[in-house]
Amino acid sequence: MDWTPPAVAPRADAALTARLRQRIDHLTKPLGALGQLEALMLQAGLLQGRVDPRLDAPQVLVFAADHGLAARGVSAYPSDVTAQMVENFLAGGAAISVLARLHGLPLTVVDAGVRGARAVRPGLIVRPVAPGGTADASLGPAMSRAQCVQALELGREVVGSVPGNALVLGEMGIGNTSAAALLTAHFTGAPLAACVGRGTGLDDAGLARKLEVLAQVAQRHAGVATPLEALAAFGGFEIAALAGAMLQAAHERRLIVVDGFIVTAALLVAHALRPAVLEACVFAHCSDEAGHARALAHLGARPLLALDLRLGEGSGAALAWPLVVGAVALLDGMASFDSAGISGRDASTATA
Ligand SMILES: Cc1cc2ncn([C@H]3O[C@H](COP(=O)(O)O)[C@@H](O)[C@H]3O)c2cc1C
Ligand SMILES: O=C(O)c1cccnc1
Repeated sequence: MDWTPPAVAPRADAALTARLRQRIDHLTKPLGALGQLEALMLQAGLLQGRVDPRLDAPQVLVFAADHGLAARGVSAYPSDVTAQMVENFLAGGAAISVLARLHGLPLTVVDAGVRGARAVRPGLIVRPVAPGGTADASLGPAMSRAQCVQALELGREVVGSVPGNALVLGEMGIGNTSAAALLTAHFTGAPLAACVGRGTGLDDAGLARKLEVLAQVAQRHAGVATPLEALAAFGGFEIAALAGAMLQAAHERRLIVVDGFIVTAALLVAHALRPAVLEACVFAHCSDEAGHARALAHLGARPLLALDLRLGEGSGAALAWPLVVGAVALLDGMASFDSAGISGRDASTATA
């Protein structure tokens, strides 16, 4: 498939790493006492190429699309809910709407292929790759090669159209835990059964049916070879757009706050194309959806939170956002031992 991802070069800057480490270690706290937030400070500094990273105009982007596979009864809710939730996002009543408002983050919803027509409004980008969503992946590829490239490019363009240097990414699309499960099994090599979960809340019989359908889909597309072939086979448009968005964001060295299972599935695709995309990614949480832990382990990711969330929309990423803000603010605002006149480690008791 012809698509060249934007360049995302790994940046190993030993001098900057040493300067950041020095700065973090001299803040007025016991060595290492801010735990994972110290790793976040280091990551933000390396990403931005400076010892005093800043968060400028952070944005929430929610990519939405429908899935043909939903017709096979793989979700507890009907596809209509995707369009209804897009309206709810815009009306301010969804979980992500509340959290974005709480944190003062502008929310942009991207219709990448939600069923039904909708008017462009503030906060809504309408660029459906196909107006009815993806095709049923149990009958053939969810999308054509051209559609796959179009969705990837859509994600890149959306990122290019919003300001700032940090993105909180989310998704909406009934049936998309199925696409995410298929992608996770494909990219991690984990058994499909370990990647398939209850999504919006299937009961035991529903879960068994979902696994049966997804096993057929995986079987049908067993020959897919490249990352983009897998993406096109399993879908969806919002996942492909998210992969494009993450690659563009990493290319521009913007910080990406990764939400749950579905956003991480999109990252598996982006990572397969440009492994250094991970340098831009902060992992918000480990979702309750089976398969997310597998995807995180494959990426070597250590998420900030574990709240048994299974919502999506970017809600987990928005909940973790204050931790990112906190880490950057602490790096910027805390005094150093020297500036505050506080005694450093006692050389007689320090061990390492
Ligand atoms: C009211 C409602 C709001 C949601 N917000 C996110 N999702 C989440 O559920 C869907 C994935 O689960 P499945 O694969 O089982 O369909 C996605 O749209 C996801 O974002 C929602 C689902 C519902 C029903
Ligand atoms: O973790 C997620 O992103 C998720 C889990 C269940 C349903 N929707 C989203």
